[in-house]
Amino acid sequence: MTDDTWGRIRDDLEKSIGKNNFVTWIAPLEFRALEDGVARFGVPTSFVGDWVNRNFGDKILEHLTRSGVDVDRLEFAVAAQKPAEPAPAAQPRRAAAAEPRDEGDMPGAPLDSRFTFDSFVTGKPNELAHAAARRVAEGGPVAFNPLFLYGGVGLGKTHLMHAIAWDLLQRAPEKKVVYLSAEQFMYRFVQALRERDMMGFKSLFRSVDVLMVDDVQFIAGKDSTQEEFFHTFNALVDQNKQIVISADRAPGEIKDLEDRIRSRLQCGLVVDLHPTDYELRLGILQQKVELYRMQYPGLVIAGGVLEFLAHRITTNVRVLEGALTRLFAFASLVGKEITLDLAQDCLADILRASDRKVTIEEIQRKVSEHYNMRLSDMVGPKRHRTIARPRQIAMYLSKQLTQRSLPEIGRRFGGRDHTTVMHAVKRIEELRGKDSQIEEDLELLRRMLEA
Ligand SMILES: Nc1ncnc2c1ncn2[C@@H]1O[C@H](COP(=O)(O)OP(=O)(O)OP(=O)(O)O)[C@@H](O)[C@H]1O
Repeated sequence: MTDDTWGRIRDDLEKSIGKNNFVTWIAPLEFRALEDGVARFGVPTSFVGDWVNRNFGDKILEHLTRSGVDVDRLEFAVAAQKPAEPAPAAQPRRAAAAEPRDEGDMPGAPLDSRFTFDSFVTGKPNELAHAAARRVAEGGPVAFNPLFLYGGVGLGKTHLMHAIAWDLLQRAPEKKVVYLSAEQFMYRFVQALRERDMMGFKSLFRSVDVLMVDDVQFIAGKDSTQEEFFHTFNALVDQNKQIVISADRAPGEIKDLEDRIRSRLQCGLVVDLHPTDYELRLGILQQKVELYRMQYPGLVIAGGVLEFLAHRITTNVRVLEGALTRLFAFASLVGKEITLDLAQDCLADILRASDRKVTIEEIQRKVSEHYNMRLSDMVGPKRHRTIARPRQIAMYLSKQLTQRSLPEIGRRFGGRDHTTVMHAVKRIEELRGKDSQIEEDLELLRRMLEA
């Protein structure tokens, strides 16, 4: 098929699906090739590819066949992303090996051009992580090495790491900044073992200026990868090269991680990305709306819709973004204003899932697992501190995370009086301020329960 044929088919498609749909969905497609009955297209995002495939795939196939093109399947692939901003000088550079290597041997993963500091919305829950990331991105000697970022799913760890890389590269394009997941690190390591090229692996990773490893919990329990990671880590720290690590929990909470690695990770600055609060979620939604407006000019979003979403979707930012994308795609498809009713209809499944209520039984189960005690002791009479304190924590969490009244909570804890629950809540509130272990435990439990 020639570009001309595709041009004609595009015109036909425009007539049959309408100008709005055409501009939004078909115009961004870039015809690449026709091979063995498969027509391949480049798309700006995987979302556009999925949407076009689901909603217009049959129509495109029908038009292609009608024009005499021998095709039975369509394929959509995301075009290689270029950073919109900053300028080309800031293209991610990967570590250069001591000996010349081809592109395939570069260790870093590509950076997402959307994940910059400009697009990162800050609020109370992430301000410390953001400030630390900014500091690393400024370059120069940093008092903390490594920077260890941790937090629950979809709270912006990867976003911040990419932002550091973009910023560093914009300031100093000659820097070898490498970002990769712990899984990719392991893959590289295993590959080097298989190809008997450990020298190459070592020199590759030890020649970087900044190393960022995402989701480091992945290497827990993988002994030889941990060992190699430890050596790479030490070699870079010894040369004063900055390391940034992320994980889904604090170093002390990662099971099956060697002690020497754990203590190394704790040596730098460990910062937590807390679950989002209402203001941060609203800020993120407002920022995303600004961006969508450029893509879908003319779309109107009624007052109160963003506030409603920020209030109801509390799981994580990825879900929040997904909800907004779907809302805009749907509204642009049907050419309607985004009202509260439309949002409720269109996002019914997401809203239902976000409504998941934590139960007192779940709290009791998680807390007893966490403190290694029997579930029956939650409701039993034992008063020893090792049992009474976790029980108080469970009561406190029941008050915080459920709508249950104090007497109701008391009843569920083996028929205790509401004053006992009240005392537990007060006691834990006091301890939170004084005992950082309790504060950490509470945060972890809350995160697990709300996941
Ligand atoms: N503060 C924020 N401002 C703007 N966007 C955000 C913010 N926090 C998260 N996001 C967006 O939410 C999505 C998920 O973020 P990210 O991938 O960084 O999460 P993560 O913490 O690495 O999660 P995971 O543990 O699943 O890897 C991304 O699209 C990111 O841009």
